[in-house]
Amino acid sequence: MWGIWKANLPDYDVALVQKCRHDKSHNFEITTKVMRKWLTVVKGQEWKDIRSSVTPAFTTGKIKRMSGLIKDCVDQLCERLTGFTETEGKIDAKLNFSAFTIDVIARCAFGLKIDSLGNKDDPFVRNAQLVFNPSANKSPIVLLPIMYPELCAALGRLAEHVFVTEELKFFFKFLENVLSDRLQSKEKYHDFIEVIDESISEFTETVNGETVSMWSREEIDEIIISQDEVCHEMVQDMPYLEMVIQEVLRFYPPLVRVERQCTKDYSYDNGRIKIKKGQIVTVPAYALHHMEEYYPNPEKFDPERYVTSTFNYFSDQGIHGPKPIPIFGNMWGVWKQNLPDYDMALVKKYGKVFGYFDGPVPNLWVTDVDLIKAMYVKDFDHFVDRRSFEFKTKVMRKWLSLLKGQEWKDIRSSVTPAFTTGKIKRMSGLIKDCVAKLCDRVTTFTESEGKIDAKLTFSAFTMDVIARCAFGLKIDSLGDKDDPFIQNAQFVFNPPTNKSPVILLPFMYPDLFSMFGRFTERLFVTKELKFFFKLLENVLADRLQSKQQYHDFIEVADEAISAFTKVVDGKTVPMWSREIIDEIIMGQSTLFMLAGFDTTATTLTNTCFQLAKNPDVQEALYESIIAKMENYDDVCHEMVQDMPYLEMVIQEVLRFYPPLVRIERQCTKDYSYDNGRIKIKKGQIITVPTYALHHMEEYYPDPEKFDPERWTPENKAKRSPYTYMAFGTGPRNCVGMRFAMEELKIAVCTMVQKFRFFPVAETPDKLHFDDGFVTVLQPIHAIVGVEFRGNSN
Ligand code: HEM
Repeated sequence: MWGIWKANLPDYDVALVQKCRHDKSHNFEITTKVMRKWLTVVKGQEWKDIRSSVTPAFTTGKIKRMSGLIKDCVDQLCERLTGFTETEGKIDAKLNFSAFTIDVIARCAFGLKIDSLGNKDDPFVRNAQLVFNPSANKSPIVLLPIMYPELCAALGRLAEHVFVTEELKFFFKFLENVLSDRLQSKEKYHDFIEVIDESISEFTETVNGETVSMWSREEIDEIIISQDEVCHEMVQDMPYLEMVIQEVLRFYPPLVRVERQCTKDYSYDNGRIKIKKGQIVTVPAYALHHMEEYYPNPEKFDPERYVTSTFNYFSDQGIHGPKPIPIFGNMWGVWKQNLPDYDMALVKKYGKVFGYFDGPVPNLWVTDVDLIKAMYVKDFDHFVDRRSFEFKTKVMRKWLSLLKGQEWKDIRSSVTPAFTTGKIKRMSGLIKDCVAKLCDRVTTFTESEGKIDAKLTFSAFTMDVIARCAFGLKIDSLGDKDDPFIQNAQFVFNPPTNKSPVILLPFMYPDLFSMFGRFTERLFVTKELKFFFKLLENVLADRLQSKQQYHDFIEVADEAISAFTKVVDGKTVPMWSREIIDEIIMGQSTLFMLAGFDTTATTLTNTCFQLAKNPDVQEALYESIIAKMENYDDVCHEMVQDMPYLEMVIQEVLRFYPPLVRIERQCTKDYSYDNGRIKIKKGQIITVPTYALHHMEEYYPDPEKFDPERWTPENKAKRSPYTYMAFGTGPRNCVGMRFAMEELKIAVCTMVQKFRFFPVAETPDKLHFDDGFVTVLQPIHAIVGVEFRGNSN
């Protein structure tokens, strides 16, 4: 052992095992009360008895009771980490997780609520830091009890003084007090003292031949355990979490060596190995875990060692696809790709149906129109949901796009009537006001630079429409940048594209993501988003006291949702209370902004670009507008409904550039297609890569040509309707489609009537979209020239 106190133990052991040696060591008796009953120290029969009596304290039922206490500490940890995300953006992992484990120990072993990092002056914290976090002992003295246990035993209490420090005694005294308090109290603590007390008592009853029923305990457990957020049941049901932790423990076993002392002479393998009573047997756990023979490529961190991987899910069915890699599946590098190009290349290579893996999650990619029809429409009841994470935050938890099953069906049915033609017509006047403002602004550009940054201009316009239609507010996004609505909206709805792999985590590991519950929600529910929740709350409260008509979404949604009923005991009654109705309205109004802002602004930008690049189309559209103006005084709802060429142009823009590049469903009941040729299990994801679908030569000959003629009734009839998915399809398609089309048509029609768009030096040949894992296509450098037509009304 010479020099071992300054060796690096893991390296030392690995080298030793490689050389096939073994070493010899310790155990010495401890006499101090409390410590002498330590399970790690007692021997022989005494160890057997205490171990048997203590074991039931670690049954699943008992651990489940302590799980709530652990969760409290995890919440505290998450709060602290959130603080760091907002300040330094990094953590000292050892310091933070040491503090966390001390909190857990205090809570579970002593029934004490502390905050180790927050309150360093707490005597528990001060003593715990010293006892549980000692600096590594690098002096040879530490080896004495290991090399000469008898000597230490002979020195007895004198030697123990080295270990039984004042800090450790603090805990002995502390526990004595806790135990005497407990004797006088009836309170339930669900901590380790309580469960160990019970299990030791139960053990005595068993010795006396009495049968102990677990049922009452289980019933109590059920009452104690809250199913909310991360809970015992959930983490028990998360194989990947277990795999990751197992791999960390394999890679770095915290106890580098595990020992036994021989208590009776022993012979192994016909006497090849003889072990005498008193001899020590050591398993160098670190070295064992790093042996190539047991763990191929042992220096690689690979949680997949512990699974039968999901990666044969598709190959077992004869469905091919790109080869997945551990952890990332097929998503490695996707965060820095250009999604349209990436998706088109995949479809080109693997065809109309292939298997893909989002991390370990199987995802069937489909561009086969029959299969799309089957899954999105005909057998929709097997594919009701989208992949989503449950939000607990009020307002967001009622977002239609995230809801599942029956709750989605109810809220969707209640909201749909807010988007009927009649209701949209009522909102049409508000859109027109915003378009008038947009035209004023574009006019100033025709007089100054003669060009516009289309994305910026139309983002400001759609924000005005949302403020007006979803919140009943009149703002001017480009004119008044200090307006708090605009400042917050810019941040919430126009965030920079996320190009880090972190963006993929919720897609690959939705369970892990949901597990961190409110913590991860905090990443989304920023103070800017909260601004809108508060704003809506105030608007709703004002509305209750007012009789005014607003013709906005809040008003029509309120009417539609309040009119939704159910039948109870033969009587028709409102489906929800006023409070829930308000929450649903707030949910849909905020979602309205998220779903309607970027999609519409991007589509207007793309339209402007294509019109500039295709002057013949622009002129044909202009002629059709002028012709219609003979029947109408001004651009209005009725007029745009009556303009087939306008519709054809917008449809071709949405074919060329569908703002949502992929559309997903999650299988909600096992599904079999084509006599079992394709089997889809509950929970599996299916994806239609919309952009790639819209650019398939088979469905759209010469797909890179911008050609509104594809949308004449005759040409449309030649194609399956499932070749076009800009607004999705089936019962869960875009609920805001009519509103979006109204807004697009009124804006395009009014602008083309007044202005001419044309390419300038900065206009790119081909419109480029930002790289990264975007949800909505982000056009870049969409600069186009603009001039006033002047001669029209
Ligand atoms: C050009 C504009 C828009 C496009 C291209 C678009 C596209 C889409 C697509 C592709 C989906 C998914 C459909 C599916 O899964 O089958 C969707 C869902 C949705 N859209 Fe839109 N959208 C647009 C504008 C809007 C507007 C203005 C609103 C709100 C007024 C809106 C509200 C929604 C909602 C709430 C959902 C989720 C529906 C559900 O889960 O039941 N969208 N949209």
